[in-house]
Formats: sequence, C-alpha cells, structure tokens
Amino acid sequence: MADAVVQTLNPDKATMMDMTMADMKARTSSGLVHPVGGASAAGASINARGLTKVFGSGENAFHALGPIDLDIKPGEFVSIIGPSGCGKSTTMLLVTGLEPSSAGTVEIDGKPLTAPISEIGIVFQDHLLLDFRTAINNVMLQQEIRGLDRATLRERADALFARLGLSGAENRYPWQLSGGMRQRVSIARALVHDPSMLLMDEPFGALDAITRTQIRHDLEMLWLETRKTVLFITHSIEEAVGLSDRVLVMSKSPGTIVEEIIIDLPRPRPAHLGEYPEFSKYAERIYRIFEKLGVYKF
Ligand SMILES: Nc1ncnc2c1ncn2[C@@H]1O[C@H](COP(=O)(O)OP(=O)(O)OP(=O)(O)O)[C@@H](O)[C@H]1O
Repeated sequence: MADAVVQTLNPDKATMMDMTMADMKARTSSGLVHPVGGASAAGASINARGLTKVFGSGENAFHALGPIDLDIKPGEFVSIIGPSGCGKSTTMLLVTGLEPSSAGTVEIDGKPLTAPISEIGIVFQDHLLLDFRTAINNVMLQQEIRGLDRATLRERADALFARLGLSGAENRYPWQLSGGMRQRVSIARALVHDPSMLLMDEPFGALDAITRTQIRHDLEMLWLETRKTVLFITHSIEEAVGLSDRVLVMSKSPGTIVEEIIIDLPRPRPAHLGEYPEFSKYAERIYRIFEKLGVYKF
C-alpha cells in the first residue's frame, strides 16, 4: 500500500525510497538536548573506479559521465560541483546502484555494489512530500515502507523534528509549510531510518538565500552529530565550500573530476563565510577552474 503511494509520486525518484533495509540498530541517548544519533549507523565508505555512463546505444548513444574515480571516507562530507548537465545527478544514481553504470565499479564499505543499496537517505531539490500526508506521516513513510519498529522511528522522527526546528509542525500538511520547512521535513525523512549515507541533490536550490544559509548551518550541525557520509551535489560555490570537507569539481559534459579541493576551515562554519579569508581563496579557485574550462565567459 505504502509502496504504491510512493510510486505514484514520481516513478524514478520514488524508487529510491522504495527499499527495504535491516532493522535499525538499538540506540542510546547521546546526551544532547535533542539527540538523533545515539548508537546510530556509522557512515559508509564509497569507492568508485572508472565509473562511466553512456545513455542509449548505437547512433543514439550519449556519453554523459566519466570515467571518474571516487574515494569517500566514512563520515566524510563531500560535495560535487559542476556545470549544468555535466553528470552530477548521474554520479549519485550510479554510486547508489539506482542506475546501472556502463563501465566501472563501485564499492560501498569495501563490498562491490551489485544492486541498489537500501541504507541511504536522499534529498532532492524538489521535496517530493506527499500532499495528503502530514509532515510527520511523510517522515513515517520510511517506517511503513521498510517495515521498521513504529515506536522507535516515531521517537527518532520527533528528535529530528526538534533538531530541525520543526516542532509543532508535525500535523501540518506540506502545503501548509514554507519551502524551507518542506526541505527540513525531507531531511528528516532521509535520516529517520538511520542510513549510513545521505545523498543530497541540489537540496537547497529552490530556497531563498536567507533560508539557504540557515538550513546549511542546521545541516552541518546535524552532520557533526551523526557523522553520516554525505555526498552533496550543488551549483553553489558558497554551499560547497561552506559545508564540505572536500569539493570535487567536475568538467563540462561528459563530466570528469578535474580537481579535488580540501576545505580546511574550522567547524561549525559561520553564516558569513567571508569571515574566513581562506573562504575567498577556495571560492576563487573554483571560479578560476570554471573559467579555464569555459564554463564562465566574462
Ligand atoms: N535517462 C537519461 N537518458 C538520456 N540522457 C540522460 C538521462 N539522464 C540524464 N541524461 C543526460 O545526461 C547528462 C547528465 O545529466 P545529469 O542530470 O546527471 O546532469 P547534472 O550535472 O546533474 O545536471 P543539472 O546540474 O542541470 O541538474 C545530461 O546531458 C542529461 O540530459
């Protein structure tokens, strides 16, 4: 029943939620005001070699991505930034096994990826919440789909709502929430089942600048607490530098990784990243790469 509901939402993207996973691990209080982690699942490692995607075949073949190599450590926050159409979303689909690669290999926690992985949470630019379910029931969809313990998931959902500033909004419908609140609900839905990886595809792309800055900070704080492995796709240099341990810069289509930038800035990072002189240096470096690649023509 729940599966059918999700499938009507968006056949491609809903498939990513439509997965089963092992029971959540027992957890204890982390001692934080609104603990969401406890003894939660650790972040997974992601290793890819020669990952390539060609859509179609013969005369209609379109080389969309790669080859690329990726080495993401457990608990690392890595962003991929690149021009529109270079293959960022495709990369995300390939490393989760939701889209088969044309060549190359992916290992999650050292194990070859042979089928879509279930221990993930995904947040898209479009919140993909079901309009006829309340905020809390959108999050609890994970419990229904995955057949997890209801009381445990509800406890986790409540903790996530508190951490994400959503307390009091549990029984509101998506259309009664602001855009920022809807994305916060999407983040809660992506984390409530305690996945080892959080994949975010332009999650704040449709939000205003003020909301983006706040939600960036809230995500960073949540990540510092839970240490999930995060693969974050963005067009925003500020967001990539503001959130990441490492930024991978992609070329124009077919995308390859042309540069890796380690972001050595203290955390948590401030609202105004310009406080750090190093921020401008990182940002300038990315602008220069895009200029060199012909992405920007000023
Ligand atoms: N199912 C598909 N069939 C054919 N081509 C596809 C398919 N999915 C994506 N593509 C093409 O592959 C290329 C990479 O797409 P992808 O969505 O990964 O890019 P992106 O970098 O995420 O773009 P954007 O930043 O605009 O979201 C694009 O040219 C796109 O049109």
